[in-house]
Amino acid sequence: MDPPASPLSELDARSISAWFGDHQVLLDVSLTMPAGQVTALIGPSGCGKSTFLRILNRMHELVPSAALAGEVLLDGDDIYDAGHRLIDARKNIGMVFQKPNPFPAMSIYDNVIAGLKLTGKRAARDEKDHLVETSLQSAGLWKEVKDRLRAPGGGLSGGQQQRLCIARSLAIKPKVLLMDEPCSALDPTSTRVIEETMGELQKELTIVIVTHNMQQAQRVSQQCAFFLASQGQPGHIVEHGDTDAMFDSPIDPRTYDYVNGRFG
Ligand SMILES: Nc1ncnc2c1ncn2[C@@H]1O[C@H](COP(=O)(O)OP(=O)(O)OP(=O)(O)O)[C@@H](O)[C@H]1O
Repeated sequence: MDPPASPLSELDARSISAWFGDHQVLLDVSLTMPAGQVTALIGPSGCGKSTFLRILNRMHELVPSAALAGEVLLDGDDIYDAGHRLIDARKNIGMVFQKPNPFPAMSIYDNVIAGLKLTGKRAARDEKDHLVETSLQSAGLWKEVKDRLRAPGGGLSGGQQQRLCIARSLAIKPKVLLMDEPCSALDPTSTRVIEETMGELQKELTIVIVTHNMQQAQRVSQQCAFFLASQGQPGHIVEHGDTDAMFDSPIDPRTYDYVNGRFG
């Protein structure tokens, strides 16, 4: 595996508030997502976890009615600064979605390098071959597909498709990988493979995952943040910190109830 191009990166969200039209969905959310760690975002449906995640790589602004306040610092640099291009935020901060979304008719090989084409980067053939191999290895898929790289991505199983999407994100060499419920459409075996892959990936990059699965949050993350939007109020963080402490000895009784499955 190639060594990381740069030291691992920290993502720091400061005083994030977000709206869809008049509807405020996040209020003053601050969270540091440490370099080389997995941070899990947990909380009941509708409390703004996915919105927060989309703010972290400037996808929120694609929604016409969306607005936001606050800063997202990648290694101390605000990705929303006027001098920064949207494309740079997307390159540095990759995203994997709930439903695997490879280009189904495109080959496995071309799926992996699809992001390169989008960013306009040119690469020689052997450079692409190397990138495809290392990205698929990092995503834990290489052994399963190395003899059928020209087969369509849509022919893979759901779990393999999700790992293909991870490989596609990795090929752009992001510093941070955002994962929005990446295993919710997968069976337990595929879920376990993705979780193991995350453990390897965090040696190379910083990961933020939204999950509804408390066991998964405990298995994969070192940091955890509990979001809540109580009684029509905007979503906010009730408590965050070390994952073991959040599950074993949470400070707020609402965190205790949530991680023990008592509501939400
Ligand atoms: N594109 C949108 N337009 C308008 N409102 C939206 C949009 N996306 C999300 N919302 C609203 O923002 C709030 C937060 O939604 P969000 O999807 O971020 O929550 P979540 O915690 O990720 O929920 P879930 O766990 O169900 O995915 C909800 O009230 C939702 O209805």
